[in-house]
Amino acid sequence: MAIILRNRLLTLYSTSLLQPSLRPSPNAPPSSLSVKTPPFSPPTRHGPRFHASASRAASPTASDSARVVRKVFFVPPGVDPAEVSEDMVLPGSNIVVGPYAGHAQIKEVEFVKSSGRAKDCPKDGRPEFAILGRSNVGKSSLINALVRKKEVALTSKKPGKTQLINHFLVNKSWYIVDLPGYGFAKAPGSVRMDWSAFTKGYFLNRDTLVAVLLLIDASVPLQKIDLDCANWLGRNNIPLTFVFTKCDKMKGGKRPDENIRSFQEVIRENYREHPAWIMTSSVTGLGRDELLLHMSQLRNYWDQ
Ligand SMILES: Nc1nc2c(ncn2[C@@H]2O[C@H](COP(=O)(O)OP(=O)(O)OP(=O)(O)O)[C@@H](O)[C@H]2O)c(=O)[nH]1
Ligand SMILES: [Mg+2]
Repeated sequence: MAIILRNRLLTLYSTSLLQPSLRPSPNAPPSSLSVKTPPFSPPTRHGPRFHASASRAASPTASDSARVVRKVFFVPPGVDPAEVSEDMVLPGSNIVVGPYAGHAQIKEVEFVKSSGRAKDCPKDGRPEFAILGRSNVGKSSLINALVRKKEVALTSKKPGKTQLINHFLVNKSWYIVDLPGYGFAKAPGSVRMDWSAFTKGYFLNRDTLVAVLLLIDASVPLQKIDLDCANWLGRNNIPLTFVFTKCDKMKGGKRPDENIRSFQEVIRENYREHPAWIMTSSVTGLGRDELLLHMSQLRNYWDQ
């Protein structure tokens, strides 16, 4: 399986792949935030398609044992959770690569349209991935990194740049959707979800939605509004993958891997099965090829 995984990654565009130093540290302090939401199963649109499997790294040595992180893997269709081992997991993630992974390269991308309401979105039935997250988390930058074009999606230092649902058609067969950010113009400390009606309308009515990529800024400590968003998606059975952004950045002395670990500790309490997560940076390209491979296995399974 390790060889298959390596070959699949090699068929993608070449970028630097591994950043093992960014793996979550087991010694991060616990989160100061707690969430009162009752646990729920991971969201799936068509029933229980994906499994989670708790596993330890294979045969850790005595000196390793203190550093071993208990990881809950995301196990895709076609993989027996009992057969999962570390070498099947994409670097910098908890995502197991299964038989549906493939055709991950992006050969062409074109902007199709901006829509103000879900019912104005393209109706051609092609599968799509929605890019969601707080304003300024790096949604448009991630899209540019995925498609390897600087200005496909407009980015800005100022939050609130993207205000509409923007559809980008990839390889004439599937969509990446850039969404407005949430949390813009909210007072710090405010914890209420405040999505505009059209964004909610989109999530609840979009049959072609394969998964939401929920972007979480790894350069800042855990934000309650991100947890609220994850919980809202979970309660509404919308499949999601956590994509940690800005993993190249350090702010206020807190390392991205510590922030990620804090976030996961809280998520673990809320989900019976841990959703997929992956670390990325639009600056260094970290996680790009791995994320595309993950998206391919979700898409190919959805397609069949
Ligand atoms: N260091 C670093 N900066 C990033 C990364 N991704 C995005 N940024 C910066 O973060 C800022 C916001 O990026 P955008 O991609 O416009 O964020 P957005 O989520 O699309 O923002 P809205 O459209 O306003 O919701 C820009 O200044 C980016 O250059 C990253 O991986 N690392
Ligand atoms: Mg944007």
